[in-house]
Amino acid sequence: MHLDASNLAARRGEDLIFADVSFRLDAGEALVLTGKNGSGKSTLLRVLAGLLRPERGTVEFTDSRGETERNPREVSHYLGHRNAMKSELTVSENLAFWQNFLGDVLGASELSIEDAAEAVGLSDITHLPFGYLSAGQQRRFAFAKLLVAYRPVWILDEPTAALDASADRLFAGLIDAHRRKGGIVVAATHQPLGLQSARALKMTGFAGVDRGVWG
Ligand SMILES: Nc1ncnc2c1ncn2[C@@H]1O[C@H](COP(=O)(O)OP(=O)(O)OP(=O)(O)O)[C@@H](O)[C@H]1O
Repeated sequence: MHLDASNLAARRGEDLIFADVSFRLDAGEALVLTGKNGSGKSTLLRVLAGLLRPERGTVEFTDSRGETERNPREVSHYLGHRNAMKSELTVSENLAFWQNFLGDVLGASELSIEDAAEAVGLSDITHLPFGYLSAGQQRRFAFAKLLVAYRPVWILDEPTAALDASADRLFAGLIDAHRRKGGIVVAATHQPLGLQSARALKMTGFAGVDRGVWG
């Protein structure tokens, strides 16, 4: 799998948030987006995930057979600021929903709900309603969603917000394991994720935008 971002520009409301962002990620690579609040990290992630149309430029996912027209929803997981879980459903019910909804598009291996819960260190509380859990426990289960349906590209917005140090290390280990199997990761963060040999892209917000982009 390859991810090619080419000359991307994006706008929110009336404002151009960034322009001329290009990068290519090959299997196993990670890109960490840094930059101050409002600099456009979440906006870029939403463009990559196909949730926001770029003002200019293209995002292309190319699979191992060289097929370039892969839909972002088929090849990527997007973990946003919100956890996208129903408070009144149990953890198991939430994860079962996502497993069915996302489906096994690529025919690749995925974890059972029990194994995914164990992978995030919380195998004994999957029977509880999601809304009962602490903020850190909820974030861990939001991450478990990435494990119950296989997607080669993980797009992560502040994945370690609300996490303790042990969960930070756990997430870094899961991300590294995903990369070792050929996965690609793009993550926005304010704190070091501890990823091995990750590339970095510093978002600069308005300050970095060339007015000429409107041309
Ligand atoms: N729906 C919207 N309409 C108008 N402006 C928006 C909208 N969403 C975001 N913005 C603006 O776009 C800019 C970039 O926001 P974005 O969320 O991408 O930044 P960020 O780098 O992820 O910030 P943070 O570190 O605070 O999460 C901000 O100035 C924000 O106010």
